[in-house]
Amino acid sequence: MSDAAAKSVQDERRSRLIRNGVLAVLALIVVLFPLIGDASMENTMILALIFAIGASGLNIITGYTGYLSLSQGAFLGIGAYVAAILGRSMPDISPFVWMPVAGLTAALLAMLLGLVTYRSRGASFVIITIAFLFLVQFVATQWVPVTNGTAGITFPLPTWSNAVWGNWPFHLVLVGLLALSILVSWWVRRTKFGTGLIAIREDEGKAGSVGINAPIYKLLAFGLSALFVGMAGTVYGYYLSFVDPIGMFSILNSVVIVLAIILGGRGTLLGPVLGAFILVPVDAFANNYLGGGNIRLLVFGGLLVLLVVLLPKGIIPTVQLLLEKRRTKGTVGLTGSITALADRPLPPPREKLAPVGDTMLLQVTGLEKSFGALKAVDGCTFGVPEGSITALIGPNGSGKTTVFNLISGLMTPDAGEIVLDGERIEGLAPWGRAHRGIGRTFQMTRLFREMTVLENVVAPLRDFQFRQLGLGAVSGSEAEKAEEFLEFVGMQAYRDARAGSLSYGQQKLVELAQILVLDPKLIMLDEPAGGINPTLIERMGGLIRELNDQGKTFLLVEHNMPFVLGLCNPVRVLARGQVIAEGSPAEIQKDPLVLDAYLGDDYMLENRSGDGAAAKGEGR
Ligand SMILES: Nc1ncnc2c1ncn2[C@@H]1O[C@H](COP(=O)(O)OP(=O)(O)OP(=O)(O)O)[C@@H](O)[C@H]1O
Repeated sequence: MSDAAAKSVQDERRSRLIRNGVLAVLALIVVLFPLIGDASMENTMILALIFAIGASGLNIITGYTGYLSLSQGAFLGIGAYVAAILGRSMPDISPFVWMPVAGLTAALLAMLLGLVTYRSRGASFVIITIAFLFLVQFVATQWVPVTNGTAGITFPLPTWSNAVWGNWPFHLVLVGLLALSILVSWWVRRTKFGTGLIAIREDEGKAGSVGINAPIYKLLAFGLSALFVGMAGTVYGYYLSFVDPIGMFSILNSVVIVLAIILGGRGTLLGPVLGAFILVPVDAFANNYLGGGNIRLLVFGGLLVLLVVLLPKGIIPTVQLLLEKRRTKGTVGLTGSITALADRPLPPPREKLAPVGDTMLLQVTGLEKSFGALKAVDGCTFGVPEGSITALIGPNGSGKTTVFNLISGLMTPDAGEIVLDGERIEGLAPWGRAHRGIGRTFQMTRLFREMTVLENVVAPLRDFQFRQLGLGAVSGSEAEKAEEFLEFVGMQAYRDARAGSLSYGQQKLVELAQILVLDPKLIMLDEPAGGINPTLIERMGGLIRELNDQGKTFLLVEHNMPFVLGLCNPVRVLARGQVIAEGSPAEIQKDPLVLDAYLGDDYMLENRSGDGAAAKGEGR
């Protein structure tokens, strides 16, 4: 190990030791807090714990998965109401006993909300979550026989001696719940489930195309995010000794929880907890010393503006960034991917392009897709022979990427059939098509930018099983394959780099390695040679040829004609959403329809059924 590497390992160990030490001291302070004996501070601590549990749970859906929800306060209230309602009919049983029921009810309702919001994102998703909060409040107000309406429900008084135990039982149960919530959050981040959630946050469409079944992941994330806050709701209601619709379903509770996540750092393990421990005391201060009421709203509004301007990433990510800057000051980043690639010999160029077989791995028939009045794909029909490197070429705007989107499932065709290896797939979701053996790259690379290169390459899933969700993020056969394919494309040295920090060409190589992990039957590359330097273009061609020699079938869209003509056979030519010519590179180069589509004013295409068809025949 070099001196620099040894120092870096030592630095890493030291900072881990300091971090764990600080965490242990803080945990001890939190656990022993009631010893200070100040009732007001104790109350603030209990509220901080409740909101920290809410924020830590919400972090799973908002921080990891990227869905900003304002309904977390509703699940706190639901937890309190479940215990209050059950406690009313069974007053001899301690309300603490109802915690698991409250947690599960909140989780199930959260999953229901997840189902309803299945197709919404961004602003519409946020609005639905606010509507959900108001709906639950409405039900609590109107369902009088069960909830006692606006009069609310009183909890039984604690059975323990207040003089001896005070609020210790509330405090300790909440500390336990917070510890559990953090533990689950930590576990999620380390599993394939967590990697899937982050992939969804980064790019949901892309996540689907690499086999991640987003609806199931999101549903589970919704459930998990509400589980502990539902339990904390029971403690909250019991602690207040009373629940009513106004107090329990106040939108301010949800706002504080969301603010805690933003302040501490979205998607970090401890950021949301830290945020809650800062915000709740600020709220208490505004309430006690600034007059409460609307002043609190002013304080939170002002805080939100300050946060967005000064700390957009939140406290923990900002501190991490500063430490990282200090650690890497004066050092240079990794370079030399081209050198690493050049170390691998190119496969010998072929004498002639591979002959085309008769068996079609992919057959597209009569595909149509319109965007408003524009018919982007108009009765497109072509096949991709098994074992071939087939090119789909055509002028800008001729519909190539749309055809790719239709085949890979990112768009739904208006009409037409897509058959892969004998199976109709046009009705399948993108992950279903990835599981059937379609792997695709994108014209503008779409890696999960915040993940490392290795995490990116390990993320694809060839099938879906519940048990695989709990496996380590970088484990199993995918991890081995990922290392192997990174080596294959020459990007092994970058395995721990953040994908967003790579150059465009490097990202293209990583995206190729990423889809290879799917072990696809059909590899679809959208402009593999676009925007990269000549050396890399040559390497990319070499890699494709090598994979093709191993039996992989390719369909590629490309504008670089020498690249296409030297690599692909057959070639399909698209113009105005239709295949206007097909054949070997030699045939295509002589086809007047093709020449016209690229160079002319399309007059032959207009007259295709008449002179145009004749012209096509003559050109061969
Ligand atoms: N999501 C969309 N909404 C509206 N119009 C779209 C959409 N996607 C594509 N189009 C339109 O459909 C037509 C075909 O676009 P497409 O991107 O498929 O062409 P292309 O052949 O891949 O072009 P290029 O070679 O420039 O990438 C274009 O006119 C484009 O503007």
